[in-house]
Amino acid sequence: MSAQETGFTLLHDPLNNRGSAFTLAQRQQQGIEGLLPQAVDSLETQVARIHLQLDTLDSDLQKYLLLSDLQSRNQTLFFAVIMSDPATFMPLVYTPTVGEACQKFDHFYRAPRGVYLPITAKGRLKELLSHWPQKDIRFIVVTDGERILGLGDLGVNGMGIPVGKLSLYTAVAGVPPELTLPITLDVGTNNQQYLDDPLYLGLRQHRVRGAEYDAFIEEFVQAVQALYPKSCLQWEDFANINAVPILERYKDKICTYNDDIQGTAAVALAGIYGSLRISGQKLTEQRFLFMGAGSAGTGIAELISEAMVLEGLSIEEARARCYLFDVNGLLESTRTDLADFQKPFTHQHAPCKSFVDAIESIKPTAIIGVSTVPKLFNQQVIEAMSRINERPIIFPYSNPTSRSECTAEEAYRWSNGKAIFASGSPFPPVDFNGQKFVPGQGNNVYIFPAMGMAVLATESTRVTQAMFIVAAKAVAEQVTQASLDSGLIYPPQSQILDASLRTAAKIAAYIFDQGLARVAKPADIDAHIRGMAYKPMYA
Ligand SMILES: NC(=O)C1=CN([C@@H]2O[C@H](COP(=O)(O)OP(=O)(O)OC[C@H]3O[C@@H](n4cnc5c(N)ncnc54)[C@H](OP(=O)(O)O)[C@@H]3O)[C@@H](O)[C@H]2O)C=CC1
Ligand SMILES: CC(=O)C(=O)O
Ligand SMILES: [Mg+2]
Repeated sequence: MSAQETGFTLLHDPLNNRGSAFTLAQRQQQGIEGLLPQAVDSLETQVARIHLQLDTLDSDLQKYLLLSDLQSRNQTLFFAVIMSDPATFMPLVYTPTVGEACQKFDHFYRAPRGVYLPITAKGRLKELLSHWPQKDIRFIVVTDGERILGLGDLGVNGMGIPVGKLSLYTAVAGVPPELTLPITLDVGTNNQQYLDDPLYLGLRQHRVRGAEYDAFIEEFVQAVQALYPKSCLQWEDFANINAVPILERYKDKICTYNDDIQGTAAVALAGIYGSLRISGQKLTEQRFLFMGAGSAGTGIAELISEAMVLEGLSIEEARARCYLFDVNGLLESTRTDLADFQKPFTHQHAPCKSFVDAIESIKPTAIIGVSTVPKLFNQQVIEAMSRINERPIIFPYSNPTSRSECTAEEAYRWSNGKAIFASGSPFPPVDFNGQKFVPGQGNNVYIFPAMGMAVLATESTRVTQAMFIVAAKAVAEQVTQASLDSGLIYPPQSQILDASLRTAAKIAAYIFDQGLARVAKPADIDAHIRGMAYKPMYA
């Protein structure tokens, strides 16, 4: 507690506020005696009170708002609540609820959190950024709000995503919250509903594109580098027309990554490794067909290809096992509408507009949905996959739940229990034919917090593709046989903190071995990471 922070302001400082847990001595010392009811609570009692309050609420959005208010009031208590039961609270602070919260962000706006950088402030971004009170920032999650989950252009309403992701850096991998900073770049929105809504909080203009946008991004990167030289910059939920070139431009210059491209790729690869433990097959024997050919689809296809190269294929042979299908059909060499980043996965094949026909022709072992469109993995699709494969891999990865390409129940029912299933947003267990199936959440939440902790512990200069393969393997090898037997191909969410710390230690070891660290290698990396991990307690 800083010396200046006495009295009333302390009760409104979320990093240092303890609310009813201030002891009598602290209350007297800080000049807040009389400003609180007499009882002195333990953190456990405070957590129990929040659980009770949440139980009285009917909707997940209301619960999200209660937790968001708590985060603005008392961060220690907020994280103690989330970390008390991650499997329950992750769907509230993250997908699916964060999607609805973003859609209605302007209507439910309460307290400011993070930094908003409007393009109208170009030339002054460093000044605006310097208004953030913390000076040692290690992780920034930044969005421009154009592709928020599968919900499209939400403009500044997308701020819920950087806030939610950074909460999970802390809750899921122990990155101290004061080292994190959520940022929204406001370059306008093309969402007419928001532009027409008097409550919309962002710039009331259409999106800026082209050279002016690129210059804005460049100024932003420079400002971040100048103010926070040890920070890692995570790009989140940009439209692919910007996401792909931004990553290309900065990945070899600064410590940065794109979670939708690389984090998603790693969690998919982890899921594939887990699936192969069930099917007993090799990675190089797989053929992948993606529904969706954007940031996530091409990112996953590329990382899977790079992982196949480690198992002996050439990169061309590996990419030839990854087929992509988008709104105009299969990506094949007669198509003239494709972007450069899609071309490595554009193969010789007859034009094909039907996904089921593509399955019959390509005979994929796995289908991965990253299309933003619900229900595309219909009964015909799942039945075709189940005819071709003994254990078809079915990953509807689009978020939130309302955008999932199919539900867990549909996948198990239509495949007659054969599907190896994981989805971007969570589904409850499914009872089918007397068997209980536990669907995994194939979400980059298994990767980005661990990546963050590894970068923090090593002060890595870069985030490389190879680090994501290390992360994928680390996640997959933690899955127990008992989990696999129930169909679960990821570590259980109840143990996600422990799983992330293990994954972080593996990534950190790799960073040290590659000479990318800016700190000396500790004797025991695992203990070093666990020692650094944030624990929700009053100091
Ligand atoms: N589970 C996880 O951890 C993650 C999940 N995701 C999810 O993946 C989804 C896609 O994200 P991202 O790749 O960044 O988005 P993009 O917009 O870059 O890609 C979407 C792709 O889907 C295609 N598409 C749209 N409609 C259809 C359709 N009816 N049939 C077939 N293809 C279609 C688009 O084609 P076209 O461009 O021609 O319109 C495009 O290729 C989102 O819902 C997101 O939430 C993303 C990251 C992580
Ligand atoms: C999970 C995630 O990053 C997305 O859906 O965009
Ligand atoms: Mg995302």
